[in-house]
Amino acid sequence: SVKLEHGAHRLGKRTDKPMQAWRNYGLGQFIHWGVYAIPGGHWEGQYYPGAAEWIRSWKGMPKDAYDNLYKQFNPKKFNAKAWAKQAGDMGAKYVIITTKHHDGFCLWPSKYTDYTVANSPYKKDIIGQLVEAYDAEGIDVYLYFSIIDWNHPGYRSTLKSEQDRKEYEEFKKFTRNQLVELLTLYPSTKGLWFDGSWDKAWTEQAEFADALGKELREMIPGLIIGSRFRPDDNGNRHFDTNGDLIGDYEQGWERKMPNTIEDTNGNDWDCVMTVPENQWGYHSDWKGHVKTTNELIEMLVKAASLDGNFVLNFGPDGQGNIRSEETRLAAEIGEWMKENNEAVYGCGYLDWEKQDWGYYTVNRETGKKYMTVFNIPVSGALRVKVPGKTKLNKAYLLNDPGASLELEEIHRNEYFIHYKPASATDRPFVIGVETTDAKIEDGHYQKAKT
Ligand SMILES: Cc1ccc([C@@H]2N[C@@H](C)[C@@H](O)[C@H]2O)cc1
Repeated sequence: SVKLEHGAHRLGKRTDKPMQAWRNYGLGQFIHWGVYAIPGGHWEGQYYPGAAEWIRSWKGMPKDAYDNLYKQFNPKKFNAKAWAKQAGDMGAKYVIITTKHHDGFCLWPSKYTDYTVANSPYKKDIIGQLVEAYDAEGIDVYLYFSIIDWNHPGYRSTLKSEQDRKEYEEFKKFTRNQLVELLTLYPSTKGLWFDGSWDKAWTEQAEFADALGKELREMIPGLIIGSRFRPDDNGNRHFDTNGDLIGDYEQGWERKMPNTIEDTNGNDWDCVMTVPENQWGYHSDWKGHVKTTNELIEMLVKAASLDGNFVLNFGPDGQGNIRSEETRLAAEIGEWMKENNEAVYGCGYLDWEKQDWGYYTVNRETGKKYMTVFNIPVSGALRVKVPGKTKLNKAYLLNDPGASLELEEIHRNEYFIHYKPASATDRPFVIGVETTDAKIEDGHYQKAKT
């Protein structure tokens, strides 16, 4: 490997308490909210086909018209406690909130720019209200921060001239000041979720970004920062020149998921996911496929089965309402989580051969194993292949632990669990399984001599 000053500073998974808590979240909520929620994907009767929070970049949206929208920002329906309660009822254990998206509008009263909620008709600190409400709900708060800031005069995507470099130095100071300001104002923050760090200008700032990361981590012990924040000596983000993860977990799974444990490179990771195909901010007219409750529950369980967290995005509208589609999803996911969260919270990858009926998860503390079934085989026979000397002793419905399901040993290490729901079920269900591991090497269990 090559010598790097600003590559990965730590190899392997963090094992400290804050990171163990992060690893065990299972389900998170993303909130994308800002002045882009006012146009909601339309301008002067034109439909913007892109992601609503990117409407400023659209040729159909005059820049000065967008940049004056904040003068209308007055979300009278905003109720931080209601949002936090809804997220708690859904079963979210953490929330990632946009403090500032690429447009540069700050949902907190930053003293480093006038382009903030303090100078809107709404005036009040939105981030402060959300941090307080989610903390009170017992949901850990993470702050999304976009390095890209189209509003700041010193922002550049590339550095082409000495003037660019001079102005970018101001931008770097501004960026550092805002991040220190956020952690000072909201010290209960557990981590920062960076975005908009792909610009070449930023990926040339290895030394600055490394120092900034160290400064921020010193402000809040245990602070969690993913792989999207800083470049290494050669401009590589996520993985440094030696292929080592830069940051505490991999942030490469945006609107997509790994399919195997190998895809995760053995790293912690989160998947951030939109309800429509590609809308983070509020778009009043969702087109195309809108994910169903069952699709989202499958993604959630699949993430846990591969040692990741699943973060579902909500895009409140310009008045501060959570739209009806998201409210319904939150309620239905919450209903399922109330009954089945034991198979998700604190659970991760079990190295049993994946089967078509769904996903295995195992609780990291208790070792309890779960099968979440999404595809009931017409045979009603759920195949289970166990490794090594493992013996399957019992299978039971999570919501009926007293009644054992019928087990058939097909041959060594392979079983059928014979089960078909009596009535048609329209939701996945969880089967708990109990095993004994007759492992010769650990000496506790000796295979009977025959
Ligand atoms: C090409 C592209 C740029 C930025 C994004 C931002 N990352 C997501 C988490 C949203 O914030 C989206 O605006 C998505 C795609």
